[in-house]
Amino acid sequence: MSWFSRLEGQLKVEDVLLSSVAEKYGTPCYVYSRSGCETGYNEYKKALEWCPGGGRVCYAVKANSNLSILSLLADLGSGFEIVSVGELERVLAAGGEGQKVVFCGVCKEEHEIRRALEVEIFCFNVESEKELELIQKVAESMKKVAPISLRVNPDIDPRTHPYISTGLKENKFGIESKKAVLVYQKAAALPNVKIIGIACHIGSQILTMEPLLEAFDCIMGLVQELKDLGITINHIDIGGGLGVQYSNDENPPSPSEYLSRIKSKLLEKSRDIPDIIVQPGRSIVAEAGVLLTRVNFIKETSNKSFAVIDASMTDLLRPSLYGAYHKIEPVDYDENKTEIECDVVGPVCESGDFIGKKRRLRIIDGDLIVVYGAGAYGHCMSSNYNSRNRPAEVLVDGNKMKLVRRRETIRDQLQLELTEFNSQ
Ligand SMILES: Cc1ncc(COP(=O)(O)O)c(C=O)c1O
Ligand SMILES: N[C@@H](CCCC[NH3+])C(=O)O
Repeated sequence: MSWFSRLEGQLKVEDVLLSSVAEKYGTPCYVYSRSGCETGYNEYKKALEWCPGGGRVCYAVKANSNLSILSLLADLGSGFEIVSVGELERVLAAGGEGQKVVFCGVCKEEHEIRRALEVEIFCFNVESEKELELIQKVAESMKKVAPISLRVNPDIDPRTHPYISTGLKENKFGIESKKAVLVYQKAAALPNVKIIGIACHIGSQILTMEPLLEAFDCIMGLVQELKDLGITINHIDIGGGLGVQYSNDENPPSPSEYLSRIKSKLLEKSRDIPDIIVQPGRSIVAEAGVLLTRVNFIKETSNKSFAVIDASMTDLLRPSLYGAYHKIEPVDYDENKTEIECDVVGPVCESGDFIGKKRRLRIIDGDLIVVYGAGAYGHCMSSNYNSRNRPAEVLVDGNKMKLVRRRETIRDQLQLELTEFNSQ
């Protein structure tokens, strides 16, 4: 992660000291590197250059939906993968093109389908027959034709945390592979939908290529079956899911390693290759962001020590929700400080409110620390539990820093609520 480095022990993001970010914007605070996000996107773009259609990167908005992040990706030419009309409005507000949007998710509501058709999105990834019927109905009422792919569930174990596995038969996602051909035939007979592709996404934080390649084999088999039936597939959407290195023992494949295997598989089969779409989220932004937080104090008990910080599970949920590991370091490294072993915990009233367990850190009361790998599924999963304000977000570009979302205030929270008296 070349965008994070140390200058005489002091941690910088690009050319900005993290201590100066804390001084200017306070803590807790998410800090993102522009060059980190750009590198993440460009790796995919480059890895798809061999595609006859140029390939498409549709960044998964759910990973980090801050408008400035979406806007910088839109400027690079990125498409977007969305799962709600809210995400679509964010893409449009950030200057993204509706025509580069792929709409996924198990339940797209009528109003969402209507809006997506209005802005002429690139493709609906359909996850059930009922959804297909609804898309037909809405498109017909608008006298439009909806471009679609079916999202296939291949029943393959992605070997990740069970909560983020999406391609097993017990998961709610997609259409069973054995039923896919029948549903395609049904779609082919509908006047207001047009089949353009096929899609698959088997999970997130995937660390080995085998399940991804196995899923791809299943999809290629279906593409052939469909071809034999006269149904043409213009693109294969292979989803997202590539993992990142949260801890030293994780070694995810790079986008170029993964996509060169996809390329070989396609070329083995035929010369007539469909375009490839990828929908990465985490592998573009996770490593470009940190959560910057302050140690309020070290609490010693006869059993262990706790570093009680000003961030909590409401700011970064992943450790509490998945037992996820995120590397933690002091912002200013000082060898003269004694190393302590501690649980890094927040102030929320839950024993599950921790960011790290049994960490060895050279820290004292008042020190700043960073939590790495927080650019994806960080701020976007934050909440107001315990009436805590969501943290600020800052984007760094070279030696410049910019507030891209201000810290919430209690007034922000209260203004959405009505008391019995003033509600009339
Ligand atoms: C349909 C779909 N596409 C893309 C993604 C992005 O996944 P990741 O952030 O693991 O790349 C997800 C989330 O898992 C998803 O559900
Ligand atoms: N929220 C998850 C990823 C979800 C992927 C969405 N399909 C995480 O933090 O790892």
